[in-house]
Amino acid sequence: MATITKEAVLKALSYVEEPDLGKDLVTLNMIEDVQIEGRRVSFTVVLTTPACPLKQLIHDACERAIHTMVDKDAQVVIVMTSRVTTMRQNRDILPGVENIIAVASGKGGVGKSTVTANLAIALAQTGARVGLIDADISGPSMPLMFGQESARPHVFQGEDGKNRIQPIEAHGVKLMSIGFLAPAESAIVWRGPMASSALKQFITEVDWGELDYLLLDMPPGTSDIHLTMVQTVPVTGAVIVTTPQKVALADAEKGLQMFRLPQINVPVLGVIENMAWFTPAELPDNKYFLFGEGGGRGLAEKHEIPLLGQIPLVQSIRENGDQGTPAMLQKDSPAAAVFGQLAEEVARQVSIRNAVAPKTNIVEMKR
Ligand SMILES: Nc1ncnc2c1ncn2[C@@H]1O[C@H](COP(=O)(O)OP(=O)(O)OP(=O)(O)O)[C@@H](O)[C@H]1O
Repeated sequence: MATITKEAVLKALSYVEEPDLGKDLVTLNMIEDVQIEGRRVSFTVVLTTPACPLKQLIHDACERAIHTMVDKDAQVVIVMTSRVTTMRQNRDILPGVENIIAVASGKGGVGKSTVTANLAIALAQTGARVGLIDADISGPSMPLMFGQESARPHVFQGEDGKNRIQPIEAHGVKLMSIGFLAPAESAIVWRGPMASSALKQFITEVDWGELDYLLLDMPPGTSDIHLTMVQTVPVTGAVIVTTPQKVALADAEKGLQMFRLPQINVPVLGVIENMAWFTPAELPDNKYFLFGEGGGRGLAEKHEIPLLGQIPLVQSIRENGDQGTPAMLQKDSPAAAVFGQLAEEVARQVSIRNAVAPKTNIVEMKR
């Protein structure tokens, strides 16, 4: 029986392709720590995200490659791990943050905050380090959704003598909301410049530490706040939340086009269709298309971007949100499964974007 060599193992693995990135695992530097002891072959596959939906597929392809090209009787031990990819280079701001994802909608009330909260928790549950900035000055709902309405972030002095703000941590996510600065029932109206400067503080003065994904829950529509955000941070990509309803779709399209303006130029990672259909708890297999059918898919197809997920309208999603325990926390529920899949799809598109698209810079605007 021929001796198994490291070269033979790497050669076999160089035939295994990462389907999304279109290159083989060896070229992508995804194989580490190859060890051979007799007929036992072990190595580590470093995925681009812990939320990789192709984890099992890649694992099985590696095993097959060793059995067909190296030794059909080899004992193959594969450790699947991840190192989240990034395109960020000059890190004057948010130095420990790998990817920044803006969640936007055209119209208000389409469930953008609900989707963002569950997406953040779902990503964190895969093992990713996740932060969330609630930039929705029109109605900051994250304190309520995370059950943190009375929380007030702690301010401390950093090593440089400057004040730093400690984000609130809930359900595995680091959180900052404009709602923490003023109680929900107060009559403060966040005017543009005041809101912009508060949001800038969230980016420059909050002690975010190291994060794989920082989600930005944007206000609905297109506004100065959107400009502030893209001017302050290099956004990796945007996702657009819409319902299938015509009026929502028309506004979502405007939102999408805003990110594509040459002076903004943030890649749109895809569309999330919320309230895609209604499913009553007692008839879990029934779908009622209350707001029309296929609108999110149509929008995605028109703009040649992925449909990242379809979230049904389910009473428990609203109830869980109102109780401060988002649906994603209800293990084994159908809603949690849907948000889990959504997280995988968003993480996957971030990895693809990092592998193929040009860098996004902070937008410089002349005003
Ligand atoms: N898939 C869903 N199923 C059931 N209820 C939902 C779903 N998505 C959102 N909701 C409910 O719809 C209402 C609006 O949702 P949410 O506050 O997330 O919208 P939004 O787009 O962030 O609103 P705004 O832009 O005005 O802040 C909330 O009561 C929420 O619980």
